[in-house]
Amino acid sequence: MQVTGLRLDFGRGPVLDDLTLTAERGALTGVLGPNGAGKTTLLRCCNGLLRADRGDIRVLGERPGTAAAAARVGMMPQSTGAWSGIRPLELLRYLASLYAHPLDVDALAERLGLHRLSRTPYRRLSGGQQQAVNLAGALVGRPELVFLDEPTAGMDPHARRATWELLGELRTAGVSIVLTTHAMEEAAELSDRIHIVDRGRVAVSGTVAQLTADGSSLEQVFLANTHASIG
Ligand SMILES: Nc1ncnc2c1ncn2[C@@H]1O[C@H](COP(=O)(O)OP(=O)(O)OP(=O)(O)O)[C@@H](O)[C@H]1O
Repeated sequence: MQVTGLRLDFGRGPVLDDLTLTAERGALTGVLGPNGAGKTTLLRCCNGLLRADRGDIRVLGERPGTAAAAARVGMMPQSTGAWSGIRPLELLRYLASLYAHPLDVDALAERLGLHRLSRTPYRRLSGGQQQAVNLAGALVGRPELVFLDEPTAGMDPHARRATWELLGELRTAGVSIVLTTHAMEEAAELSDRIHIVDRGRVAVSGTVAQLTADGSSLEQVFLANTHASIG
C-alpha cells in the first residue's frame, strides 16, 4: 500500500497533513500515534470510506473503494453500531457470502471464541467480544491486505494472545496487515515496520530495532516524537 501526500481538512485545520507512508506486501505495518493524530481517518481513506482533499492512495495497486480493491481488502473498524441486532454467526455467514473464497465461518468463529455466542445479538456482546466479531468480519473474506484499527483494544490477555497468534499466522501466509494500536509492546512484538503519526503527518518510521537503536524504549521514542493530545 502506498499513501502519498494525503491531506484532509474537516474545517478545523488539517487532520491529515501531507501524510506519506508505505506498507510493504506481506509485512505487518504498525501505525502509532496519539489520540486524534489521524490514524482512523487514514484507515478510512484507505478503504474508500472517506475521500482526501489531496494526495493519492494505492491499495494492492488499486484505488480505495473500487470493487477490485474491496474484493481483496479487509477492514476491522474501531467500533460499529451497524450490526446491533444480528447474531455473530449470522453476520459472519452473510459477510462470507459476499466473497468468492471465504474462510470457513465455523472454524474462524471457534478460533476467536465466538461459537459459544451464536445466539447473542451483537449489541449484547461485551466490548472484547464485539472486537472479536469485528476482527472475524475483517478476515472472513480471506483478504490479501487487512486494516485493523486497534484490534486488541478491550481484549483480555487470553483473547489478545489468540489474536496475536492469528495475525502471526496470517503474516506467515503472506497477508499484508496494517494495524493501529496504543499498546507499545504489541506494536514492538508484531510490527515489521512502524510509522509514528503525529498531527496528521508521519513523525518517524522504521523497524523497532532502528527506532530503538540508541537504547530507548518504543514508548520513549513515541513520547519524544509526538505531542500530547491532552494535558
Ligand atoms: N467526520 C469527521 N468530521 C470532523 N472531524 C473529524 C471527523 N473524523 C475525524 N475527525 C477529527 O479528526 C481528528 C483525527 O481523528 P482520528 O479518529 O483519525 O484519530 P486517531 O488517531 O484514530 O485517534 P484515536 O487514537 O483516539 O483513535 C480528530 O480531531 C477528530 O475529531
